[in-house]
Amino acid sequence: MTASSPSSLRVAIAGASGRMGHMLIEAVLASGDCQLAAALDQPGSPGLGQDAAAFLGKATGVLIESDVRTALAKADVLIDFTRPEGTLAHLAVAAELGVKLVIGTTGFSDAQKAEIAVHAQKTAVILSPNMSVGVNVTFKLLEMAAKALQEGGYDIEIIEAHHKHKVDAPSGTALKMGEVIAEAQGTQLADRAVYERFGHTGERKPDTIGFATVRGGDIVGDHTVLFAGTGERVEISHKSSSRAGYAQGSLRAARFLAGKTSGQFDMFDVLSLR
Ligand SMILES: NC(=O)C1=CN([C@@H]2O[C@H](COP(=O)(O)OP(=O)(O)OC[C@H]3O[C@@H](n4cnc5c(N)ncnc54)[C@H](OP(=O)(O)O)[C@@H]3O)[C@@H](O)[C@H]2O)C=CC1
Ligand SMILES: O=C(O)C1=N[C@H](C(=O)O)C[C@H](O)C1
Repeated sequence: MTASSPSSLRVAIAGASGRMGHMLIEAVLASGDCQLAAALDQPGSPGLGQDAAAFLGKATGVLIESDVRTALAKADVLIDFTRPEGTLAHLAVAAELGVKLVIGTTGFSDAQKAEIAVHAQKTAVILSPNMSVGVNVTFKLLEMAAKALQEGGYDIEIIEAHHKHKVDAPSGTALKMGEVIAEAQGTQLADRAVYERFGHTGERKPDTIGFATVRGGDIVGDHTVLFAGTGERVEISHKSSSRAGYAQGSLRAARFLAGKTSGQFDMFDVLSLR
């Protein structure tokens, strides 16, 4: 929906020319209850000045712009799938203007996550490394498996695969899986994570959580958690074959935020999975 109606949610999209930016613009236009209010790309981006839906062969009248303040003044909520430094710059302005933020960006440091929490005291924020319903249900399955398999010497390995353009590793989803498992077992991921193995590593240390990263081609996003015991293995997998689920989840998150003024939430809140 592009024309305003009194009840439609005014959604701005950051990273409008990106892989997720395109999916999100398409989803907003098809939604029926949201309107595309603004589209942002960073200064110097080749898409600036073009219609935000030009990639669909459509004209919405919403041109891609780089001025964050002007764009956010037109919106109720910003959906941001960019890079950590971009998201934080957008969030600082959003918090000032009272615009809500759905953050899909991954790769934040602990210090950057703390910055998000501070801004969430002024505006409502959803931060989730994976907006798909299936992945969030997988987090719950992992919580149960991690508790049930805590005794008995099950070694835990998290394997993820993504397209060749992805810039952060392990994926935000894989890290969240590690956190969910560690917390379900009453521990901290930082004390158990092994991110690299090379050369004479020695035997696997018990209680560690290993990560393996694959990058190639156009893989949208695969995650498998392996609980390797003696005489048996349990594997819990999720595979995305399209980015549409991330976009639909983001719109659900944006609708959830419409009723909030401040605070930090995640997809467990949106999907009532807590
Ligand atoms: N939570 C979830 O469900 C999902 C999360 N993601 C995450 O979303 C992010 C984006 O993924 P994807 O769409 O594939 O990436 P792309 O590289 O395709 O798109 C990124 C977009 O952000 C823009 N951008 C880059 N740096 C900045 C900056 N500093 N300030 C403002 N804009 C910037 C890019 O502009 P330019 O082209 O000019 O560089 C581009 O438009 C990643 O962190 C990814 O891990 C992805 C899918 C699902
Ligand atoms: O960069 C991607 O593509 C994805 N990133 C997210 C992550 O890092 O977990 C979510 C999804 O796996 C796709």
